[in-house]
Amino acid sequence: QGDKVPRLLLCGHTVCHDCLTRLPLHGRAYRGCICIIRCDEDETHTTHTASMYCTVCATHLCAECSQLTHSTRTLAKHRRVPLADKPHEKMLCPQHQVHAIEFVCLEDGCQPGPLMCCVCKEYGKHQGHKHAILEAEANQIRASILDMAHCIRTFTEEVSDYSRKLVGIVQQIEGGEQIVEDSMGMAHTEHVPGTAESARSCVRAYFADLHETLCRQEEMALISIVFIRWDLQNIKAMHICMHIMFKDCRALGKRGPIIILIKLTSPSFPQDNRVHIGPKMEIRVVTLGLDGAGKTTILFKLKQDEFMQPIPTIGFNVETVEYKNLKFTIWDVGGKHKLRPLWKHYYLNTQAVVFVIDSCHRDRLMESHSELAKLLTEKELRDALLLIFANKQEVPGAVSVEEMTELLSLHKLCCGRSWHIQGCDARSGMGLHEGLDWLSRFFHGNKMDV
Ligand SMILES: Nc1nc2c(ncn2[C@@H]2O[C@H](COP(=O)(O)OP(=O)(O)OP(=O)(O)O)[C@@H](O)[C@H]2O)c(=O)[nH]1
Ligand SMILES: [Mg+2]
Repeated sequence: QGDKVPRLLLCGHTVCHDCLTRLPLHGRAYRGCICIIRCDEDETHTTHTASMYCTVCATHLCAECSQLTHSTRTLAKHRRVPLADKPHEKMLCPQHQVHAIEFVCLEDGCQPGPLMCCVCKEYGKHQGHKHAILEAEANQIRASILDMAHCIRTFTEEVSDYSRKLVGIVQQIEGGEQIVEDSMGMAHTEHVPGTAESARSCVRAYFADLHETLCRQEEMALISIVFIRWDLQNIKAMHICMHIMFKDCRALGKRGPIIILIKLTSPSFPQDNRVHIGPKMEIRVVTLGLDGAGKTTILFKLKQDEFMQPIPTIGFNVETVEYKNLKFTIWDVGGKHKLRPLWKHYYLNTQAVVFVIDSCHRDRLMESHSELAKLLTEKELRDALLLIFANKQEVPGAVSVEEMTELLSLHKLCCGRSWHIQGCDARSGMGLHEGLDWLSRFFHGNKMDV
């Protein structure tokens, strides 16, 4: 019962059902053992084992019966082959069971059942259809399968090649154990750091530094608020005293000197709503201009008084520069074409625009002109001073200040606003302080007018 039920095979072996289902169907063992074929002439006799096949009678014969049955003149002509060379039996047509399937129909509509015999082809459902010989079609399919197998093998080799390379790259990035030889020639494993690890430590160091700087700036900002409050309270107290004195002096008819004192001790509230106490006034400046004009070079030169080869600015740089009792906070914004739409975010409360032009690039003057013209229409920059630096003046053939004024029609373009053009060389610093002088003259003048 069940899987263990014994089965008797033709060869005489007894095998249980379970083992029988696990026997290989096409192995040597099967052919050599189970597939012993009896002679068709004498099936009862166990010694008659077929060794030949008559292709005409389609019978299996042992050597003895082959000799006996095919000894007549006609039968002796029958082709008999060893059993191993017996031709495959052809599949019979399910419609016409005496005919073998020999053709394959190539019509699209017949693809679900394309096999046919000669009757199907000539008179049956495939009559008049395009067709091919089954064997030829099978050979073609076999060849294409071999081709595909070859492609798959090549592809697999390529994939393993890539995967080997990837493993190498991953190891390079992530690092790992590597066998290295020491000075004595002894091999030992060593941990080699990957590029990701060093990149990570660079990022960590950078942000630690940034964090420290921000903390310092936060502390300074908090301290300065305390000072400002303290100053304001003192000034307020002084102011009240002055008013009391003023009342007393008025009674005595001496107003003039007291009014000056009150003005001097009054805090000024300029457009940026920042309190400017004491002699230092803070000015917000934005440096604009085409890429490569020299904005960052100017900023670094003013800040550190030394030439540093800059890299193109992607965001912005900001520095404070103290000059003649003025404290300029200078915002240097990248001038690349795709960054120019971001300029507008720096306009609010800007008191002066420094527009830098590369004097040795004549072919970009019109581009500078159009950017400057756009700036001058901005509402937020309506009251800002305009200082134009004609930079790189030391380069032979550079456009002079006069020629630039002419070429850019500056008198017309900047009509109605406070502007000044200054030739300069940001590398040596020539002309930069003259530009700041013009700004400071203006702001000092303004302060006196408060
Ligand atoms: N000969 C000469 N070269 C200068 C001068 N000023 C700047 N340069 C060079 O011009 C190039 C561009 O300078 P940057 O300061 O980066 O220009 P930028 O206006 O900040 O450019 P972006 O950041 O791209 O907007 C650099 O190679 C500078 O060394 C100058 O006065 N004379
Ligand atoms: Mg720059």
